[in-house]
Amino acid sequence: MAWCPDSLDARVRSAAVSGSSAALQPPASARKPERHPDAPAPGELLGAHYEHCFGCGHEQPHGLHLEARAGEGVSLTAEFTVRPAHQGAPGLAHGGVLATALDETLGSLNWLLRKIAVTGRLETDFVRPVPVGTTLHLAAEVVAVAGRKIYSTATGRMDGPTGPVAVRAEALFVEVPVEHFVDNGREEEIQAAMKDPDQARRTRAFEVNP
Ligand SMILES: CCCCCCCCCCCCCC(=O)SCCNC(=O)CCNC(=O)[C@H](O)C(C)(C)COP(=O)(O)OP(=O)(O)OC[C@H]1O[C@@H](n2cnc3c(N)ncnc32)[C@H](O)[C@@H]1OP(=O)(O)O
Repeated sequence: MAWCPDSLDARVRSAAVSGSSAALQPPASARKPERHPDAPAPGELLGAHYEHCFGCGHEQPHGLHLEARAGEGVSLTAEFTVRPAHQGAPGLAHGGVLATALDETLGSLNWLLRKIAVTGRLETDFVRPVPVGTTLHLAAEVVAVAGRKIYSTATGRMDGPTGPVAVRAEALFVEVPVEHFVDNGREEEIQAAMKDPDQARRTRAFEVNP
Protein backbone atom coordinates (compact mmCIF):
# COMPACT_ATOMS: atom_id res chain seq x y z
CA MET A 1 0.00 0.00 0.00
CA ALA A 2 1.27 3.48 -0.80
CA TRP A 3 2.58 5.52 2.12
CA CYS A 4 1.27 9.06 2.23
CA PRO A 5 0.96 10.37 5.78
CA ASP A 6 0.60 14.01 6.78
CA SER A 7 4.39 14.37 7.07
CA LEU A 8 4.85 13.55 3.41
CA ASP A 9 2.05 15.93 2.47
CA ALA A 10 3.85 18.55 4.56
CA ARG A 11 7.14 17.84 2.77
CA VAL A 12 5.44 18.13 -0.60
CA ARG A 13 3.80 21.41 0.45
CA SER A 14 7.07 22.80 1.75
CA ALA A 15 8.84 21.65 -1.42
CA ALA A 16 6.31 23.59 -3.44
CA VAL A 17 6.97 26.67 -1.28
CA SER A 18 10.77 26.37 -1.63
CA GLY A 19 10.32 25.86 -5.36
CA SER A 20 11.85 22.41 -5.72
CA SER A 21 11.05 20.77 -9.01
CA ALA A 22 8.42 18.15 -9.80
CA ALA A 23 11.24 15.58 -10.17
CA LEU A 24 11.75 15.81 -6.40
CA GLN A 25 8.13 15.15 -5.47
CA PRO A 26 7.74 11.53 -4.32
CA PRO A 27 5.18 9.66 -6.43
CA ALA A 28 1.91 8.37 -4.97
CA SER A 29 3.48 4.88 -4.78
CA ALA A 30 6.22 6.13 -2.40
CA ARG A 31 6.72 4.37 0.92
CA LYS A 32 7.98 5.40 4.30
CA PRO A 33 11.75 4.77 4.59
CA GLU A 34 12.75 1.88 6.85
CA ARG A 35 15.84 2.08 8.98
CA HIS A 36 17.93 -1.07 8.54
CA PRO A 37 18.07 -3.19 11.73
CA ASP A 38 21.89 -3.07 11.62
CA ALA A 39 22.08 0.69 11.11
CA PRO A 40 24.34 2.51 13.58
CA ALA A 41 22.50 3.41 16.80
CA PRO A 42 21.26 6.98 17.29
CA GLY A 43 24.18 9.10 18.43
CA GLU A 44 26.82 6.86 16.81
CA LEU A 45 29.34 8.42 14.43
CA LEU A 46 29.14 6.96 10.91
CA GLY A 47 32.82 7.54 10.12
CA ALA A 48 34.22 8.03 6.63
CA HIS A 49 32.93 5.64 3.96
CA TYR A 50 36.15 6.19 1.99
CA GLU A 51 39.35 7.85 3.25
CA HIS A 52 39.83 9.83 0.03
CA CYS A 53 36.22 11.06 -0.19
CA PHE A 54 36.22 14.85 -0.60
CA GLY A 55 33.21 15.06 1.73
CA CYS A 56 34.17 12.78 4.62
CA GLY A 57 37.64 11.29 4.01
CA HIS A 58 40.34 11.94 6.56
CA GLU A 59 43.09 11.69 3.94
CA GLN A 60 41.82 14.59 1.83
CA PRO A 61 43.80 17.59 3.10
CA HIS A 62 41.37 20.16 1.63
CA GLY A 63 38.27 17.98 1.98
CA LEU A 64 35.32 18.86 4.21
CA HIS A 65 36.09 16.24 6.88
CA LEU A 66 32.38 16.08 7.51
CA GLU A 67 31.40 14.04 10.57
CA ALA A 68 27.93 12.46 10.42
CA ARG A 69 26.12 10.99 13.40
CA ALA A 70 23.07 8.71 13.19
CA GLY A 71 19.78 10.15 14.42
CA GLU A 72 16.38 8.59 15.08
CA GLY A 73 14.59 6.86 12.20
CA VAL A 74 16.29 7.54 8.91
CA SER A 75 17.88 10.82 9.91
CA LEU A 76 21.29 12.09 10.86
CA THR A 77 23.19 15.18 11.84
CA ALA A 78 26.60 16.31 10.65
CA GLU A 79 29.07 19.10 11.21
CA PHE A 80 31.40 20.81 8.82
CA THR A 81 33.69 23.75 9.60
CA VAL A 82 34.42 26.10 6.71
CA ARG A 83 38.19 26.52 6.25
CA PRO A 84 40.15 29.03 4.13
CA ALA A 85 40.55 26.36 1.39
CA HIS A 86 36.74 26.41 0.98
CA GLN A 87 36.39 30.10 0.02
CA GLY A 88 34.60 31.44 -3.02
CA ALA A 89 34.28 35.18 -2.29
CA PRO A 90 36.92 36.53 0.12
CA GLY A 91 36.14 35.20 3.57
CA LEU A 92 33.01 33.31 2.49
CA ALA A 93 32.33 29.66 1.71
CA HIS A 94 32.04 28.71 -1.96
CA GLY A 95 28.48 27.71 -2.88
CA GLY A 96 29.70 24.51 -4.53
CA VAL A 97 31.45 23.53 -1.31
CA LEU A 98 28.23 24.10 0.64
CA ALA A 99 26.34 21.99 -1.92
CA THR A 100 28.98 19.29 -1.43
CA ALA A 101 28.41 19.36 2.33
CA LEU A 102 24.67 18.91 1.74
CA ASP A 103 25.29 16.15 -0.85
CA GLU A 104 27.62 14.26 1.48
CA THR A 105 25.20 14.55 4.40
CA LEU A 106 22.30 13.36 2.26
CA GLY A 107 24.42 10.56 0.79
CA SER A 108 25.31 9.32 4.28
CA LEU A 109 21.61 8.72 4.99
CA ASN A 110 21.66 5.77 2.61
CA TRP A 111 23.91 3.87 5.02
CA LEU A 112 21.02 3.89 7.51
CA LEU A 113 18.92 2.14 4.84
CA ARG A 114 21.88 -0.11 3.92
CA LYS A 115 21.48 0.93 0.30
CA ILE A 116 24.22 2.05 -2.03
CA ALA A 117 22.93 5.03 -3.95
CA VAL A 118 24.25 8.00 -5.89
CA THR A 119 22.91 11.51 -6.23
CA GLY A 120 20.62 11.81 -9.24
CA ARG A 121 19.38 15.30 -8.50
CA LEU A 122 20.29 17.89 -5.87
CA GLU A 123 18.46 21.21 -5.51
CA THR A 124 19.97 23.75 -3.16
CA ASP A 125 18.79 27.03 -1.62
CA PHE A 126 21.57 29.33 -0.43
CA VAL A 127 19.84 31.41 2.21
CA ARG A 128 22.71 33.18 4.03
CA PRO A 129 26.40 33.77 3.30
CA VAL A 130 28.60 31.47 5.38
CA PRO A 131 31.88 33.00 6.64
CA VAL A 132 35.14 31.08 6.95
CA GLY A 133 35.40 29.64 10.46
CA THR A 134 31.67 28.88 10.65
CA THR A 135 30.65 25.42 11.78
CA LEU A 136 27.67 24.38 9.74
CA HIS A 137 25.23 22.17 11.63
CA LEU A 138 23.57 19.88 9.12
CA ALA A 139 20.45 17.77 9.65
CA ALA A 140 19.05 15.39 7.05
CA GLU A 141 16.34 12.78 6.70
CA VAL A 142 14.95 10.44 4.10
CA VAL A 143 11.32 11.36 3.50
CA ALA A 144 10.23 8.63 1.06
CA VAL A 145 11.41 5.68 -1.01
CA ALA A 146 9.93 4.58 -4.35
CA GLY A 147 11.65 1.55 -5.87
CA ARG A 148 15.29 2.55 -6.44
CA LYS A 149 14.51 6.21 -5.76
CA ILE A 150 15.28 7.75 -2.37
CA TYR A 151 13.91 11.21 -1.59
CA SER A 152 15.64 13.20 1.11
CA THR A 153 16.03 16.66 2.53
CA ALA A 154 18.68 18.55 4.51
CA THR A 155 19.31 21.89 6.19
CA GLY A 156 22.52 23.56 7.31
CA ARG A 157 22.34 26.01 10.21
CA MET A 158 24.80 28.53 11.62
CA ASP A 159 25.42 29.41 15.29
CA GLY A 160 24.39 25.98 16.57
CA PRO A 161 21.95 23.22 15.67
CA THR A 162 18.92 25.48 16.19
CA GLY A 163 20.44 28.60 14.64
CA PRO A 164 19.35 30.29 11.43
CA VAL A 165 19.19 28.22 8.25
CA ALA A 166 22.05 29.08 5.88
CA VAL A 167 21.50 26.39 3.24
CA ARG A 168 18.95 23.71 2.49
CA ALA A 169 18.55 21.04 -0.12
CA GLU A 170 16.23 18.41 -1.48
CA ALA A 171 17.60 15.45 -3.32
CA LEU A 172 16.83 12.30 -5.22
CA PHE A 173 19.30 9.44 -4.79
CA VAL A 174 19.13 6.41 -7.06
CA GLU A 175 20.10 2.99 -5.74
CA VAL A 176 22.85 1.35 -7.78
CA PRO A 177 24.56 -2.05 -7.75
CA VAL A 178 28.19 -2.22 -6.70
CA GLU A 179 29.10 -2.65 -10.38
CA HIS A 180 28.31 1.06 -10.78
CA PHE A 181 31.63 1.82 -9.05
CA VAL A 182 33.59 -1.13 -10.38
CA ASP A 183 32.55 -0.40 -13.99
CA ASN A 184 32.94 3.37 -13.84
CA GLY A 185 35.69 3.97 -11.26
CA ARG A 186 39.44 3.81 -11.75
CA GLU A 187 40.93 0.40 -11.16
CA GLU A 188 43.69 1.56 -8.79
CA GLU A 189 41.34 3.30 -6.35
CA ILE A 190 38.82 0.41 -6.46
CA GLN A 191 41.56 -2.11 -5.63
CA ALA A 192 42.95 0.07 -2.85
CA ALA A 193 39.48 0.51 -1.29
CA MET A 194 38.86 -3.25 -1.45
CA LYS A 195 42.08 -3.79 0.50
CA ASP A 196 41.06 -1.38 3.27
CA PRO A 197 41.82 -3.26 6.50
CA ASP A 198 38.80 -1.62 8.20
CA GLN A 199 36.16 -4.24 7.45
CA ALA A 200 33.21 -2.06 8.42
CA ARG A 201 34.31 0.65 6.00
CA ARG A 202 35.01 -1.87 3.25
CA THR A 203 31.52 -3.28 3.73
CA ARG A 204 30.05 0.20 3.66
CA ALA A 205 31.89 1.03 0.47
CA PHE A 206 31.06 -2.10 -1.46
CA GLU A 207 28.37 -4.36 -0.10
CA VAL A 208 24.75 -3.93 -1.17
CA ASN A 209 22.05 -5.18 1.20
CA PRO A 210 24.43 -7.22 3.42
C1 LIG B 1 34.51 3.06 -4.48
C2 LIG B 1 33.78 3.59 -3.32
C3 LIG B 1 32.30 3.14 -3.30
C4 LIG B 1 31.46 4.13 -2.44
C5 LIG B 1 30.02 3.65 -2.23
C6 LIG B 1 29.28 4.61 -1.36
C7 LIG B 1 28.74 5.74 -2.20
C8 LIG B 1 28.47 6.92 -1.34
C9 LIG B 1 28.84 8.18 -2.11
C10 LIG B 1 28.42 9.38 -1.34
C11 LIG B 1 28.93 10.65 -2.04
C12 LIG B 1 27.88 11.69 -2.07
C13 LIG B 1 26.93 11.37 -3.15
C14 LIG B 1 27.55 11.64 -4.50
O1 LIG B 1 28.18 12.62 -4.74
S1 LIG B 1 27.29 10.46 -5.71
C15 LIG B 1 28.20 11.10 -7.14
C16 LIG B 1 27.38 12.00 -8.02
N1 LIG B 1 26.38 11.29 -8.74
C17 LIG B 1 26.65 10.52 -9.80
O2 LIG B 1 27.78 10.36 -10.21
C18 LIG B 1 25.48 9.87 -10.48
C19 LIG B 1 25.63 9.88 -12.00
N2 LIG B 1 24.40 9.40 -12.61
C20 LIG B 1 24.18 8.09 -12.84
O3 LIG B 1 25.04 7.27 -12.63
C21 LIG B 1 22.82 7.72 -13.38
O4 LIG B 1 22.20 8.77 -14.04
C22 LIG B 1 21.85 7.19 -12.24
C23 LIG B 1 22.48 5.98 -11.52
C24 LIG B 1 21.54 8.30 -11.23
C25 LIG B 1 20.52 6.76 -12.87
O5 LIG B 1 20.79 5.92 -13.95
P1 LIG B 1 20.15 4.44 -14.10
O6 LIG B 1 20.36 4.05 -15.52
O7 LIG B 1 20.69 3.55 -13.06
O8 LIG B 1 18.64 4.63 -13.77
P2 LIG B 1 17.48 5.36 -14.61
O9 LIG B 1 18.00 6.43 -15.51
O10 LIG B 1 16.62 4.29 -15.19
O11 LIG B 1 16.72 6.09 -13.41
C26 LIG B 1 16.07 5.35 -12.38
C27 LIG B 1 14.92 6.21 -11.89
O12 LIG B 1 15.48 7.43 -11.32
C28 LIG B 1 14.98 8.56 -12.02
N3 LIG B 1 16.04 9.56 -12.17
C29 LIG B 1 17.33 9.31 -12.47
N4 LIG B 1 18.01 10.48 -12.50
C30 LIG B 1 17.13 11.45 -12.21
C31 LIG B 1 17.23 12.85 -12.10
N5 LIG B 1 18.39 13.50 -12.28
N6 LIG B 1 16.13 13.55 -11.77
C32 LIG B 1 14.95 12.92 -11.57
N7 LIG B 1 14.79 11.58 -11.67
C33 LIG B 1 15.87 10.88 -12.00
C34 LIG B 1 14.53 8.06 -13.39
O13 LIG B 1 13.54 8.90 -13.95
C35 LIG B 1 13.99 6.68 -13.02
O14 LIG B 1 12.72 6.84 -12.44
P3 LIG B 1 11.56 5.75 -12.75
O15 LIG B 1 11.40 5.75 -14.24
O16 LIG B 1 12.06 4.44 -12.23
O17 LIG B 1 10.37 6.25 -12.02
